[in-house]
Amino acid sequence: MSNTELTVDVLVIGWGKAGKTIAGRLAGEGRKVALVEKSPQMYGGTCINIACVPTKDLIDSVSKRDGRDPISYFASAVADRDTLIARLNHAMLEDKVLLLDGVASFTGPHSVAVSGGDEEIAVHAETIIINTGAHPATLPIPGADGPRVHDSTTIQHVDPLPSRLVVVGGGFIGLEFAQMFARFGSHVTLLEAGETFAPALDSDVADRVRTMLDSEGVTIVTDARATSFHDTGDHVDVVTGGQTFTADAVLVAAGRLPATEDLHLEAAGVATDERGYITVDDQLRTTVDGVYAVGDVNGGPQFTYVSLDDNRVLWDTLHDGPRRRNDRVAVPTTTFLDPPLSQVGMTMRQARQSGLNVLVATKDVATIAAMPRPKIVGQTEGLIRVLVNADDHTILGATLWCIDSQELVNLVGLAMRLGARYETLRDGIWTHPSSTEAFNEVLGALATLD
Ligand SMILES: Cc1cc2nc3c(=O)[nH]c(=O)nc-3n(C[C@H](O)[C@H](O)[C@H](O)COP(=O)(O)OP(=O)(O)OC[C@H]3O[C@@H](n4cnc5c(N)ncnc54)[C@H](O)[C@@H]3O)c2cc1C
Ligand SMILES: NC(=O)c1ccc[n+]([C@@H]2O[C@H](COP(=O)([O-])OP(=O)(O)OC[C@H]3O[C@@H](n4cnc5c(N)ncnc54)[C@H](O)[C@@H]3O)[C@@H](O)[C@H]2O)c1
Repeated sequence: MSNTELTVDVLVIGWGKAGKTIAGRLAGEGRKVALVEKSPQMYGGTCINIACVPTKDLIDSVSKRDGRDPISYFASAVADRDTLIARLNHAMLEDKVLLLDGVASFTGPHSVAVSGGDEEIAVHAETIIINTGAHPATLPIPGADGPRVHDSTTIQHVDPLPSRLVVVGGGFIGLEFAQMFARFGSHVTLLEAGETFAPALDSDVADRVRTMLDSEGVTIVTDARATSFHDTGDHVDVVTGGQTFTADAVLVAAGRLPATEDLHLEAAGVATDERGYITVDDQLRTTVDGVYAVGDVNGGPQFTYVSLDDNRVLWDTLHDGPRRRNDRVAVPTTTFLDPPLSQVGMTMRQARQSGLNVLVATKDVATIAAMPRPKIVGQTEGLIRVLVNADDHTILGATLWCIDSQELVNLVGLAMRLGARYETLRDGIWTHPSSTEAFNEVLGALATLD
């Protein structure tokens, strides 16, 4: 093994969204920056290689299947996905940032060993930014390492398309993959350990989403915690407390855990919380001076756009700027079902519990005359709900389950952050035919929330 010493101003560990962005920015102001990534298949990070982008590409492909043979269509969709990702996955850092291939492990508070192949580089940096992301939680149950048990990465290349797929977990990943595989042609059973399906949603919305998925061939079973997998050599039996489900493949989508196992955080004195995430303050400072943690690994919401915002917060931390993590207001989410299901701020249940005087408007998408776009594109499923503070007319939250909701929710989030009165959306001049027009009509139907 050959050893090399390297001193830089800034070392970024992991090619995640926040890390690659701030690496480029810090290099741009003249700092000597190195970025270490442990896998050449992950240049550019999780989002573009194995997560947001490839999964939404597969979701887009399945929307165009149009009755074609499931197995060959799935295979061609996966090939298209691979072509797209191969085109995407080189971020333009090469000119500005020293890229190191290898696994990073702390050897002290400001020193990191980067090992790859026969080489080990000892890197010293006053500023170290940890951006190692998260990985799928494996279930501590018998058979979890069986050949037909997949995580969200390996299931994207399952071969052939499983005739019967069991999805374990009814969160973001479980829902998106369940509908996608049902549309590719699999019989899908989704097992959710909790008693309630999609508990973060208002129950009427959750019921409607469940009914839609059921009508597409996704059987949802709640109160069904997977306790073991038995591979028979021909198929796999998924056992819950009370039932057995037979499948050709299983997707485990039971959350994601921090990727800290290689880092030897104890050598630096970087503390983690009880769940294993790196402890950070409002400015993303860890327990060690000059060491910061950004993205999924710091225990914040696990979204690419939150990781991107961590880059902004950290930039301000390093430049005495004002941005803080806790200043975030109205951070929206979208589950990429068809139609997409987006949420920002309060649900109706939370609004009831808030003690505020609340107005609510809910309309089925199919009944919104001012919004012809769903009818034009042939997707009239869903509903729009907006909650308003009756006293000052500010917007408290929205559930948007409709075509284009991944865009609409950003507009509502912006209105909330600006403290806009709901009339701004109700009386806005919106292009036609667009989905935004729905606000003209839906917000004209506000009534007191009982
Ligand atoms: C299937 C799926 C779909 C998703 N869809 C969406 C979506 O639609 N929208 C959305 O906003 N979010 C989505 N997410 C979540 C999103 O992908 C993550 O929140 C985001 O990618 C996290 O980025 P990050 O900055 O934390 O780091 P990552 O992008 O995870 O990067 C971390 C990098 O660090 C490397 N690394 C780890 N340990 C070491 C080490 N010791 N040394 C060197 N390198 C190391 C890893 O190889 C990796 O490349 C999805 C996630 C999954 C799994
Ligand atoms: N569209 C998006 O923005 C998007 C898409 C995919 C993933 N993500 C991110 O990735 C994260 C991880 O997604 P996820 O779906 O794995 O996690 P999740 O936390 O969203 O959902 C996990 C679900 O699995 C259930 N579960 C856990 N153990 C189980 C068991 N043994 N049997 C049955 N059910 C079990 C949990 O009750 C929970 O409902 C998300 O929280 C999200 O932040 C975002």
